Amino acid sequence: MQISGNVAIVTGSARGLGRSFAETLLARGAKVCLSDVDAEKGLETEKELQAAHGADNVVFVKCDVTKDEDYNKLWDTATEKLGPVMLLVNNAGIGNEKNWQLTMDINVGGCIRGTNLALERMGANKGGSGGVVVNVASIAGLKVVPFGPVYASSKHAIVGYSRSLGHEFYYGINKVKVQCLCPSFVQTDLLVNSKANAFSPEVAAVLGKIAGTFKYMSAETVSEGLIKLIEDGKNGGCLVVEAEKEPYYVEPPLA
Ligand SMILES: NC(=O)C1=CN([C@@H]2O[C@H](COP(=O)(O)OP(=O)(O)OC[C@H]3O[C@@H](n4cnc5c(N)ncnc54)[C@H](O)[C@@H]3O)[C@@H](O)[C@H]2O)C=CC1
Ligand SMILES: CCCCCC(=O)CC\C=C/C=C/C=C/[C@@H](O)[C@@H](O)CCCC(=O)O
Repeated sequence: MQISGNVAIVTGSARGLGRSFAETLLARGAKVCLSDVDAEKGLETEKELQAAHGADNVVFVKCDVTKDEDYNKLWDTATEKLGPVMLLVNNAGIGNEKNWQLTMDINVGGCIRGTNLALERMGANKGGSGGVVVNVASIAGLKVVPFGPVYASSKHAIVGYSRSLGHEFYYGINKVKVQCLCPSFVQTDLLVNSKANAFSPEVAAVLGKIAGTFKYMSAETVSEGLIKLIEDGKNGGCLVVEAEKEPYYVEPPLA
């Protein structure tokens, strides 16, 4: 998909990777609807990005991805203020092993709610002109992650969901491409919060110790991966972005 001139929604974009995705899309000529459950931070980010990229190109709408009604309002406002939405980046996510229900509801539920809505609003079979959905999983969706089993399960679910819905069978019906992005480590609040909400003090201690050994990338490196995924346009594509490596697709058999 061409990025320039198109409208994108990025969930969880008040800070962290989501903010970087929004900035990168704006720099490539897209209009971006920011959204987040944290309205205070979201409005601050809106102000900063409007100053950098133009007031007509950025808007913030509060959306808790666990709530269908918020998603509907988000899509309506984005369309009204910026134009027809062609790209949805389901990015909002947490790492909370103690509250596993919330982790699943935000990480997996958020992607499913967002994707369902995108299919409803963009689907060629529903009167739309097609589009792209990118679900932000993680390399944790492809690996064994002893310090975050719930988080890893949520990300494995996103990979399976995105690759299955990204099957040509669905594209033939709705002309919506569904892809997923699997980054490795980036220093964001998610890492701090994951340690605070680890399964037990022992796991938190291990995570605290090994966190110093991870190879971290910048959020911008991950954002370049997002752009590659969108521009390559590989339906069902699952792109891994790791430090010190070129981004690569994983291709487990679909059948
Ligand atoms: N930081 C990392 O190393 C990696 C992060 N990821 C994924 O990237 C995504 C973004 O994570 P980060 O930027 O690192 O985290 P972050 O904690 O910096 O940002 C997450 C954003 O999501 C928002 N959010 C939380 N719950 C929400 C809800 N219910 N509804 C809407 N927004 C909500 C937060 O307010 C925050 O602005 C997540 O899905 C995460 O799992 C994937 C791989 C690596
Ligand atoms: C629970 C903490 C969440 C952290 C946010 C992420 O999604 C980051 C990725 C999480 C887990 C990754 C596991 C990877 C395991 C490996 O087998 C190996 O590839 C690790 C490479 C580490 C490095 O890049 O230095």
